[in-house]
Amino acid sequence: MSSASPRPSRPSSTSPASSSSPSAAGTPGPALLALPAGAPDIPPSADPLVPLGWDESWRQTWADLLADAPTGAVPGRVARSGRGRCDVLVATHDGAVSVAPDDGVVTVTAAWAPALERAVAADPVQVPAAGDWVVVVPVAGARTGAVERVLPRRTAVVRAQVARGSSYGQVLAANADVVAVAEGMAPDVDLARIERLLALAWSSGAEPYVVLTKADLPAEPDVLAAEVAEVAPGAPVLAVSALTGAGLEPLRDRLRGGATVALVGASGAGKSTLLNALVGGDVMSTRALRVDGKGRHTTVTRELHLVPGGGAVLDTPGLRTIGLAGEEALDDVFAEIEDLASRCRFADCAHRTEPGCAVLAAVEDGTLPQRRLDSHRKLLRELEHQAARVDSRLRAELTGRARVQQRAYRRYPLRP
Ligand SMILES: Nc1nc2c(ncn2[C@@H]2O[C@H](COP(=O)(O)OP(=O)(O)OP(=O)(O)O)[C@@H](O)[C@H]2O)c(=O)[nH]1
Ligand SMILES: [Zn+2]
Repeated sequence: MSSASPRPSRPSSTSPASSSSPSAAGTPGPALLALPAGAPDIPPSADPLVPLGWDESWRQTWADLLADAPTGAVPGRVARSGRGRCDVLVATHDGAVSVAPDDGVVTVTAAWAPALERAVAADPVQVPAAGDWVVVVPVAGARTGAVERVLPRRTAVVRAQVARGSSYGQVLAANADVVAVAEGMAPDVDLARIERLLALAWSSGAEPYVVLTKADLPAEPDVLAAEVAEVAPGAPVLAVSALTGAGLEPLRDRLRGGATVALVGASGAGKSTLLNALVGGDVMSTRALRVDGKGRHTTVTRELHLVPGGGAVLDTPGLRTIGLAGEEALDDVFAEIEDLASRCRFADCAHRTEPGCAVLAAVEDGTLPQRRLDSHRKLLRELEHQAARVDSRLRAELTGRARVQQRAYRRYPLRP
């Protein structure tokens, strides 16, 4: 039933809790787990959270938090998030969670603790998102618990939302190492859409990739991929086929290293199919599905899926409209225009009518496609418009310049 359930094939690295824990399976109860107040003493190599992306730096963050965390608190990674609760993957080490452990990781459905409710009320960006690492207190034997707070994110795919007159950021995917912009090679490749999604990817702070799906369909996928590479400076461009498995190796490599790959793309871009190819199996058939009016399956939830060989894939719904924010990302998406602009005669050149404009000169001599300049202008206009509506705090989050104020966490403030 759960697509984020523990990976099927990884050998157990810890002793099954049900055989050793006094709070064994079959005895669900309200008692909180009594874990020692220090970080569990597990060698990193044996920590079942490592293939999920838990590393030395997260470990350090955790150690800094732990002294103020409630008894029984363990780190967990959010697989699915809903209003007021989320599914969190936690390690079963130390008999922490005793229901049906198999490979060292188990899913706990955790309700927001009051501290988290307060944090979210103060700042909607604090809503736990798929991919977040959180402080969770599991209930022994029950696969339930309380999620206390979200660990500061390393990266975030954030969509700017406007509701009831005010703007806020909605985190679509947290702590991805790679944000893969998925675009189908057939029926046609939409360069402007790739550029738009690359802006989202760059502003997340993760490594942007372009994954051209359905590479088995066009006659000359390599020519198409080269065309796309022209509009994706700084981002690897992969031509992949989920049907044949061709081209997937670079992504598989990253996953084996424990990386988290987030997929963003339009509806129909092939994200679910790609996810299935990477995760191995038909993960979308059992959940996260909706049959819409036309009888088509469409992804509706954001979800973290574990990959059997290590790593995780974050799925996002087909994005029809994305409120972009973070103008800075455009400098990366249109790196060659930025480069040209530095050679314009006027520092504040708008590349429209100014004399000595290196950008217009490049369009003139054919080295910069007019389409590319138009696309840049369009996104810039949109971002400027958006910037007027998005508050400065959100922009700070988007550009990674500042940590979100965590005032709501008075109970156990994060130490710098
Ligand atoms: N030939 C071919 N078809 C593919 C490939 N990948 C996906 N498709 C097809 O493209 C269509 C859309 O794929 P999905 O994986 O459902 O697309 P999606 O991005 O998940 O769409 P949403 O769930 O709406 O966001 C399906 O009919 C797939 O069978 C591929 O590598 N080759
Ligand atoms: Zn200019």
